[in-house]
Amino acid sequence: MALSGAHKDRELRIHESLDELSTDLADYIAELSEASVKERGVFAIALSGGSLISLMGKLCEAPYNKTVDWARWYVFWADERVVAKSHADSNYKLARDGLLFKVPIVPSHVHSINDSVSAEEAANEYEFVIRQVVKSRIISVSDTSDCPKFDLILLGMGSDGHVASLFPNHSALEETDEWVTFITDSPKPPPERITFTLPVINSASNVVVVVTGDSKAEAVHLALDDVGPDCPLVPARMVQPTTGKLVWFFDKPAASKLDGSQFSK
Ligand SMILES: O=C(O)[C@H](O)[C@@H](O)[C@H](O)[C@H](O)COP(=O)(O)O
Repeated sequence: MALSGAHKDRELRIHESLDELSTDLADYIAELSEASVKERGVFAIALSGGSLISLMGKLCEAPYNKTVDWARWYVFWADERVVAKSHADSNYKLARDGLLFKVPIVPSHVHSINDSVSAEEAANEYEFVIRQVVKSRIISVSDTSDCPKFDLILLGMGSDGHVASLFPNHSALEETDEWVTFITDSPKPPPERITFTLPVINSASNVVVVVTGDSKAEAVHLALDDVGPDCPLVPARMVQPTTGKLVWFFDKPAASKLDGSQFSK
């Protein structure tokens, strides 16, 4: 790792290359999985779309393909595009083809959205599914709210600072009653999406944000540095787990505009 720094309640890991980042990310997810299976007997993980899935690719290779307790994984999506599961835009398809099909995850443990209803219905149904899984204790409950406490929520970030399908200045950012909400006007296509709300993201035991490429550098700066009230408030800045741990994984270009003073060699 090039640099790493812990600041307030978050850890920032900056990597020399995408290869190094992928290895560290696979190691970290495998560690969290092991700890959660030891403590709770299961690992409830929520994925996002985008480049994240290919950056998780090393989990399908040795040693992780054999050492991770895949049978104990329960898989959800922090956000999903409301398209058919066979559609190239589907986050489910992306994860299925890039990860889930390549490891022995139990198919009934994979909870994706209903793709044959409206975005609003898909969000409501998905929240209902998550409520049932919480009832069965496969997902824990937050100590500080009634929200689900996922063992790990994995996020990417767009160059506008969006995370999951929570976009800048969108009313979905203010949703506090629902666990899962929907949007029909996503600035990043496709327009119809469902997304975990901020209270759910911030109730997780662990949140990981994976960001690569220099097109994200400004948003990284806005999300993490002490920029002051005149700068735009990017959604990624609102990712602040209440009691959970937050770790950001970067390559060097994505971290190039970060205030260097928070790092140590
Ligand atoms: O479904 C989606 O669009 C994602 O969940 C979204 O939040 C993604 O993670 C970011 O846009 C980053 O995507 P990239 O890593 O591909 O830039």
